[in-house]
Amino acid sequence: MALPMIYILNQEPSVANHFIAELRDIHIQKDSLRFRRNMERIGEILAYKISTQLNYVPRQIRTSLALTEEQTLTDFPVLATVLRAGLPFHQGFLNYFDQAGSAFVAAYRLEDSTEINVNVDYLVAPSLSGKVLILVDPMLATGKSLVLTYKAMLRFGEPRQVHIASVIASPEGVEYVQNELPNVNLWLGALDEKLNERAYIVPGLGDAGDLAFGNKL
Ligand SMILES: O=P(O)(O)OC[C@H]1O[C@H](OP(=O)(O)OP(=O)(O)O)[C@H](O)[C@@H]1O
Ligand SMILES: O=c1cc[nH]c(=O)[nH]1
Ligand SMILES: [Mg+2]
Repeated sequence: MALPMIYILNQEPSVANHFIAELRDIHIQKDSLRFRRNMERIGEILAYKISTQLNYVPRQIRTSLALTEEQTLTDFPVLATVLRAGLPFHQGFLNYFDQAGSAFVAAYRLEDSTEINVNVDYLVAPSLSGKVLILVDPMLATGKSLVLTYKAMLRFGEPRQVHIASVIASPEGVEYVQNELPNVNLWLGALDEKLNERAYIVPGLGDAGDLAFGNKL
């Protein structure tokens, strides 16, 4: 697969579509434990898909019967997550990339009548120099949270390869990210129809942070 690229999970039939359907369903969404677990499951599946693009080295393994060789991942990526909604999705990535370093960003959307602005308040990360960086955020709406997060993270070094993973994206957000970050690979659960006037994704699933962790005051 040539990089940079865009991959959309629900364009092929798999059990992942069942998980995405449950994430969207207003009745099943009431079960926040199931909502978080489905976010995590999509994280696990996209982590597996991204893992097909990473580098492996052969390693000799001794079983109880013989020596054998397997291709093993030595170059663990750095996983960067946008709080809060990103947490269960991040956990899914961490389940597969278990030795990855993690970065956390507190970014939230400030809504007013005309536009969405994003505040990036808190940022902690390991060195990104020469690393594969996977930015994970379940909702790619306007794309501003992810683009500002990426730009803010560059103070920790220049990654050699960057992937963005989202569960649901809007066409407007994808276009914005591709214009601002042309070398970034996109891995999506679903690419939806549009943004509404409040910059929510339609059909989308609603407010991912609230569904995972409860309504804000
Ligand atoms: O593409 P954008 O228009 O920037 O919107 C996407 C952002 O919105 C959500 O977070 P939100 O601001 O709702 O915070 P939360 O996780 O605390 O709910 C989501 O997790 C993204 O970070
Ligand atoms: O549709 C959207 C847009 C931003 N954040 C969400 O949680 N949902
Ligand atoms: Mg939210």
